Amino acid sequence: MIIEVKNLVAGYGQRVLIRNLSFSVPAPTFIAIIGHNGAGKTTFFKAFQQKVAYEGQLLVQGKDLKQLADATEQGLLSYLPQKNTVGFPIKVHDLVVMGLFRKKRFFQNYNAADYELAAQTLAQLQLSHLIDHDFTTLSGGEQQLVWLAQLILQDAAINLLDEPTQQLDVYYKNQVFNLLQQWVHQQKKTVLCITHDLQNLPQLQGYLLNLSKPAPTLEAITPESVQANQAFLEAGRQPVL
Ligand SMILES: Nc1ncnc2c1ncn2[C@@H]1O[C@H](COP(=O)(O)OP(=O)(O)OP(=O)(O)O)[C@@H](O)[C@H]1O
Repeated sequence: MIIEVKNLVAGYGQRVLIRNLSFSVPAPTFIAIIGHNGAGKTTFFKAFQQKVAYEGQLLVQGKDLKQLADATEQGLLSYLPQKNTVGFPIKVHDLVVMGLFRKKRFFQNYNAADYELAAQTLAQLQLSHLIDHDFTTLSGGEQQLVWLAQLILQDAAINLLDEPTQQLDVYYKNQVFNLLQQWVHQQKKTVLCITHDLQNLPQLQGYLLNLSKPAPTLEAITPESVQANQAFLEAGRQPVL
């Protein structure tokens, strides 16, 4: 199994956001994690990173994450946060190449082959024109795409993406969802993607996990299931306890 979520309960103090969630992912796939603001989507990702206390079990490739201190270093997990900032000037290619950190020892420099890989990934995202730019001067959407390029270079088996298309224009939203699909099918990656962009989902293959539902389960993505979940979310949210 790539991922097993067993009776997961997570939240903050008295406030339980995830109640008894269980599902298994046997093969590489794309999972869109949807739900109202505050439903617990990011909290679910925090559990994978051991950043929130939880009951139950989270296993990746058969290993219990509570017993695995270095899932990122082992290339099992990568995480793209909703907001990620850099407080100093840095060239785009210098930031992207850092995605290869697992291949490097401390203070070992990145070489020409590493920079070539970074350039190829930026080209894949149609960002070659920004390669020498100072990252801090880019637009929000451009920055989001650069972080995605860095994450692609990490080459992890399971990738947790928190609203990767949030700031993107309609063209790039499509491009990124298509790229994530290719990544699953060609590179055998598993992608868990928090998103509010339900309009982009019907053409994708994979699953939906609607954390606003009382008992969320994996639902195959079809135009009908996306529409039903959209209607569910539009109908309003349960009162917060
Ligand atoms: N450290 C914390 N302590 C207490 N409450 C928290 C903490 N972090 C988040 N919360 C609360 O938990 C709820 C769920 O937060 P979470 O970030 O998981 O929501 P989300 O589904 O990702 O929402 P969005 O779609 O707005 O990003 C929110 O109401 C939030 O205020």
